[in-house]
Amino acid sequence: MRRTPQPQRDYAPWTDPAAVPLVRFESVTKRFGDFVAVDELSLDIYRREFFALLGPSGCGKTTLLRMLAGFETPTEGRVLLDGEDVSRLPPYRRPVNMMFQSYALFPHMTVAANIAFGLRQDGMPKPEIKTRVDEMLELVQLGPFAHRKPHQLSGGQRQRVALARSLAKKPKLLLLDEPLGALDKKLREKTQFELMDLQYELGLTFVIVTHDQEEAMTVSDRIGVMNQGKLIQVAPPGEIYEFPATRYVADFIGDVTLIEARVTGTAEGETHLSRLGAGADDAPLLCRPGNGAAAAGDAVAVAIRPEKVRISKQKPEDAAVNAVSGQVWDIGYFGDFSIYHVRLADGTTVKAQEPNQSRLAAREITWEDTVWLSWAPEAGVVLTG
Ligand SMILES: Nc1ncnc2c1ncn2[C@@H]1O[C@H](COP(=O)(O)OP(=O)(O)OP(=O)(O)O)[C@@H](O)[C@H]1O
Repeated sequence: MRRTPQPQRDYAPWTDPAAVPLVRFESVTKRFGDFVAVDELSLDIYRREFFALLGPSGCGKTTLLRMLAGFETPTEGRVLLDGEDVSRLPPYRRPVNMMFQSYALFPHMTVAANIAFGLRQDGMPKPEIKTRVDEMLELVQLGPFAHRKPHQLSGGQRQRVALARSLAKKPKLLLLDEPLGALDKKLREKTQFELMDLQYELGLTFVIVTHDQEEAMTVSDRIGVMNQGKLIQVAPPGEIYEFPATRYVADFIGDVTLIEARVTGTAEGETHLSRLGAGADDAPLLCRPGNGAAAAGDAVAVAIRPEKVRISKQKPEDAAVNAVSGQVWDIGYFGDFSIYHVRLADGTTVKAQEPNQSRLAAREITWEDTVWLSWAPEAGVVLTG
């Protein structure tokens, strides 16, 4: 679907204190009886942003989206759209469209009729509907399929019809609830890129709900990680991955090892730590940049991504890296890389990811080997929460 090269995205209105958000959740709480589905949540989303709400099942993502669309009313707090309080406006009075998890198309209608449906309901004149439908068909590259019925399409094509239908009214804001849930992995990846291109080309604001962290990382400008009705961290994907705010975020996004440790001192952006359960001979750990909130004596976790950990038979000579030794407990072979699970003496399992640059037969490290794991002080993040 891509037609023009997409420039490097350097769009970051959330860093500009003067930027006016398109969407503002102001201390929004939603209760269902005694159950708190969304808990005093505040969040700003900006025009032309692709925002992903990510979290485990039941954390309140869909409820938040439904409050934005107008299908639910906040119990407390306000939802603002373009500065206007829309908390109590019905869905049809909002410049918002929502594409649902089950993007049910009308089975008896053709692709074109499905796309035209909302426009007809709005009373748009026929010639204008035709022009708009053609434009949408072209956008999702389904022109030749205009007269087919949904059952004559593949899953991915149906998905694109649903997208075209949600886009037809050119909503300021499109909300997508697990839009790619029904697709297989390959098609899902392809459609992710198509979604990004569409959003970018049309200059729209997308808010997507997903529990697939890879999807959120791929498509979005910023991710909001939710747990139990609260937003735990809101940041661009790279920042969430490299600088998770809490153990929960570190563990939820990507693969990670959390090493329990105690802070022994902090100085000039460096945090010195001793690993809990470390033997008398174990070297102290060092993390950089330091976490400002950690003070000497604090119990913390050091989060390390497996791809930042090197594995070797010999102790690394470089004294500037952190090094621990253990025994290979498990090896996961993924073709292009392998993940080694290495058990330290105290039972902690540390994961190391190594690219498979040589063939299997040449692989040097195997089960039960005693190995050294090492990582740079920059690779670990000290987490207090
Ligand atoms: N109408 C309702 N009445 C009672 N409880 C509800 C209602 N809607 C949602 N809930 C509850 O609120 C919580 C949050 O639901 P929500 O659908 O927002 O979660 P989610 O994060 O979108 O989950 P999933 O990824 O499974 O869709 C859940 O525990 C759910 O059971």
